[in-house]
Amino acid sequence: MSKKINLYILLNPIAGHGQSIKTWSKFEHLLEKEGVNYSTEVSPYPGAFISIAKEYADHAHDKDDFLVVIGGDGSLNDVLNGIKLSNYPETPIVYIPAGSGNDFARGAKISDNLHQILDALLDDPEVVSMDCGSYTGYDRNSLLSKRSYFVNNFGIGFDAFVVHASNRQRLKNALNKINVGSLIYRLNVLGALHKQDTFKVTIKADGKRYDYDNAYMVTTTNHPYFGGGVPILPSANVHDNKLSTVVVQKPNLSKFIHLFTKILSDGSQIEDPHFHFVKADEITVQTSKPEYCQVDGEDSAEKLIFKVEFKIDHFNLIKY
Ligand SMILES: Nc1ncnc2c1ncn2[C@@H]1O[C@H](COP(=O)(O)OP(=O)(O)OP(=O)(O)O)[C@@H](O)[C@H]1O
Repeated sequence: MSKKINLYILLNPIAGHGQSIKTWSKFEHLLEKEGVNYSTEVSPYPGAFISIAKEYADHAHDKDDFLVVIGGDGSLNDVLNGIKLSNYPETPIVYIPAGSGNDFARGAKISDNLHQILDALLDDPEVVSMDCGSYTGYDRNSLLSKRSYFVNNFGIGFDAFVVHASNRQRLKNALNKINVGSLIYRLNVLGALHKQDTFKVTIKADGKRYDYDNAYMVTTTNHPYFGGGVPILPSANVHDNKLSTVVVQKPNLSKFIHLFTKILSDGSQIEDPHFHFVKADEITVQTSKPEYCQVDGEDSAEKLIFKVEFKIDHFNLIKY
């Protein structure tokens, strides 16, 4: 006879263009079959998981109670930020990846096998500490003044431009319904390659200062991936207690295409003279002119000039 567990399930119905709902109906079927106690909260609006997760984690829970998130990177980000605001920021998360990009699951090697997840919960699951990034910053409009957290990356420049354009696409939701949402993303990559300007950036880490002109993309990352599986920095690792900031400079067009081909193919960009990175537990990034930023796939609605202080942080995840 399995032990008694209680699951508090947070479902983002729009994650993965509805993939999350399919995942949930399969998981619900398994829970019913095993007679597991559960309750479900469907996210009513963007960002709702922040207050919902905070409220859950404001109270101590039994070790057989589990907070389960079904969704993509944005859903996990919202839950992490809610838990970090709560009285019990060490509350562990059970994460079932069901988004479109699932970069955190890819970077942290988290399986989406529902049988495996339930078996682990019914056994005595191990809690593992995972790296995440924390950031606070100064910008004209104080949008970054409150310390917040990311599981994947905080990008300024090209990746943020693509995310901004894709999230704002008026047709996006309609197109997602007929499964061409990823086409929009690719078209926006091409558009951003052309439209993204360059800027100056200063990076400070481990007592050293690095100044770059012509920066095109400045991404502080917790693991190798961004943009739904693009390995921007293959050596980044969710267990090394470090964050990495990558700076890609824009050379002339042919060198630039060559550099992007390397990023998309074999990871050899790290030897390119226009690709730079620092790895540290605290990193400051300062930019010279207004640019978009993206945090775990959600963009700043407006362009900002940044001075952002990043610090490595951690959260608890149930291992399965
Ligand atoms: N009811 C809702 N309606 C619209 N958006 C919502 C709702 N609930 C949550 N959201 C927002 O949906 C956004 C996207 O969710 P999520 O990132 O989980 O899915 P995804 O974009 O498909 O996956 P990935 O980020 O892995 O590509 C989140 O930022 C979240 O705040």
